[in-house]
Amino acid sequence: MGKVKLGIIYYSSTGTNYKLAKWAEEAALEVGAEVRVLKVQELAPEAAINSNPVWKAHVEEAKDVPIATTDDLEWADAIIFSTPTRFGNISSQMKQFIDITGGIWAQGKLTNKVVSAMSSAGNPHGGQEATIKALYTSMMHWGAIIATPGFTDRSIYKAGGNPYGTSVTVDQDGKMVEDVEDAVKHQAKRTIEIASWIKKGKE
Ligand SMILES: Cc1cc2nc3c(=O)[nH]c(=O)nc-3n(C[C@H](O)[C@H](O)[C@H](O)COP(=O)(O)O)c2cc1C
Repeated sequence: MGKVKLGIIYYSSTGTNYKLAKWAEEAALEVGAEVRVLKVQELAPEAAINSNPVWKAHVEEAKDVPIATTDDLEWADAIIFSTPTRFGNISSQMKQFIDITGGIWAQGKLTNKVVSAMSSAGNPHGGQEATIKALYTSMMHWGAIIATPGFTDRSIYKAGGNPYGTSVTVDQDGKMVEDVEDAVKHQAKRTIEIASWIKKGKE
């Protein structure tokens, strides 16, 4: 069996979900997956980005990260999505990416992709779980296989105990409140493990 191909597709304005994506990448490489970290297309006007120095700095930080395309979804055995909450829902940038998958969805190319999701919010109960579940709704329409962390590892409790997917609170200074690094890494490894079972079964 070849390596599991993992796409880590995220949106981030101020760097949190980018950091979650990078931790997931680290863990995935550790277990021998082939990994692509990809951002979705930014849709916000330049003026909005420039009005927030933290956002502007993050755009610069991630300038070399490739933009996700539907070819990346076709390539991947598994995909981990990461998006900040926007009023309890996924960011419009991530939604726009999902909305361009109609073509490959119609060709059945999203069937049996193993997917998992992460999120962040400004408040501990600010919509993380709802955001992850909103993303999973679209995944159900894809015919994807949703790999949730559940309570399968101690790291999930340390991270605040979100069984839907790792999520984190970001304080006023942009710092992560909970210690989620190990939970992200566990989620990434678990997603790859489940994808490897599916991949093996297809051979
Ligand atoms: C338009 C908008 C709506 C938001 N809605 C919420 C919300 O409902 N609850 C919450 O806790 N945080 C909310 N936030 C805060 C973001 O979720 C937070 O800035 C984000 O998780 C940080 O992730 P990032 O650094 O990857 O951009 C909102 C932010 C924006 C810009």
